[in-house]
Amino acid sequence: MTIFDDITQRGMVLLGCGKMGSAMLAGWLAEGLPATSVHVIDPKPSDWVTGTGVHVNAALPDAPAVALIAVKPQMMGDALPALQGMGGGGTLFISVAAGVTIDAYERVLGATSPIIRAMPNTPAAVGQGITALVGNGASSAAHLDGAEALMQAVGRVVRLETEDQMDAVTGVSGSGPAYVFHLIECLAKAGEAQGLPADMAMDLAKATVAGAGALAMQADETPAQLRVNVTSPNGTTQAGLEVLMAELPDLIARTVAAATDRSKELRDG
Ligand SMILES: NC(=O)C1=CN([C@@H]2O[C@H](COP(=O)(O)OP(=O)(O)OC[C@H]3O[C@@H](n4cnc5c(N)ncnc54)[C@H](O)[C@@H]3O)[C@@H](O)[C@H]2O)C=CC1
Ligand SMILES: O=C(O)[C@@H]1CCC=N1
Repeated sequence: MTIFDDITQRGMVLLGCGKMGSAMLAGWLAEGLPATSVHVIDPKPSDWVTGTGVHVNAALPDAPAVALIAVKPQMMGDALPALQGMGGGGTLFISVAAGVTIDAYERVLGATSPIIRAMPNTPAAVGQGITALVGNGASSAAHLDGAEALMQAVGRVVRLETEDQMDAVTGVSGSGPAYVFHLIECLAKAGEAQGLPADMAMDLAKATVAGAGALAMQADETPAQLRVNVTSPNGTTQAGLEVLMAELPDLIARTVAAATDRSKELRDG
């Protein structure tokens, strides 16, 4: 039986359905998960969530196949007790919260409950996410395979060797879409500054980032070689890169370090 069959039969509880919960839910519904198998707990559900046909703040199944935790780390103390008492029937707990450790979940849900930490990102909404997974001692190979299948429905999955790696993953791919969106904003603004109409500059910026991302994923060459392929000797790209490469490596290193450090700070609290 697949994890989707199991969820269809026993249900899934989604604790918190804001931006990340909704991104995953949109991806799963698009993949054919029946809305009626999903039970959202959220004090402020969006109109979109309510309109999907999922159960919202209604009676919960006793032993859902999956209970997925997608509240902010700061809300965890208030929210998590709603899941206490679940799990006797083999519920798999999956949390996408930044910084909150497996140990913290085990203290509330019990160390014998299978608990998997996952770090997805919002491109899951269009099936283009990437998620890193790591499980607790009670997570069997089947539990990890189930979580992987669930997250693969909305993108790719990597498995971590240690939970410690989750902070750096959060700094790179969890937060990463925001860095790329900001790059798009900057590229569009720069195009405007060079005389392009705003709409056209934004269109060019979005298509360039999307196209370069697709090429980087599909090409046999490394991103470094793909960069060289654009760069004619003494041409326009070289002139641009001389400015960018003087600043960007250090800027990105500091950006990812700051996000990783913040993930460490969020631990248990
Ligand atoms: N937004 C992103 O790109 C990503 C977020 N995450 C993680 O996902 C989690 C949620 O983040 P977002 O969706 O961005 O935040 P959000 O603020 O959009 O969503 C959180 C939701 O939790 C609800 N909530 C608050 N108290 C609650 C309670 N007691 N019980 C149930 N629901 C409650 C809120 O009403 C809200 O809809 C965070 O832990 C974050 O670290 C992980 C990867 C990426
Ligand atoms: O900003 C945050 O804390 C969350 C975790 C990764 C992306 N958003």
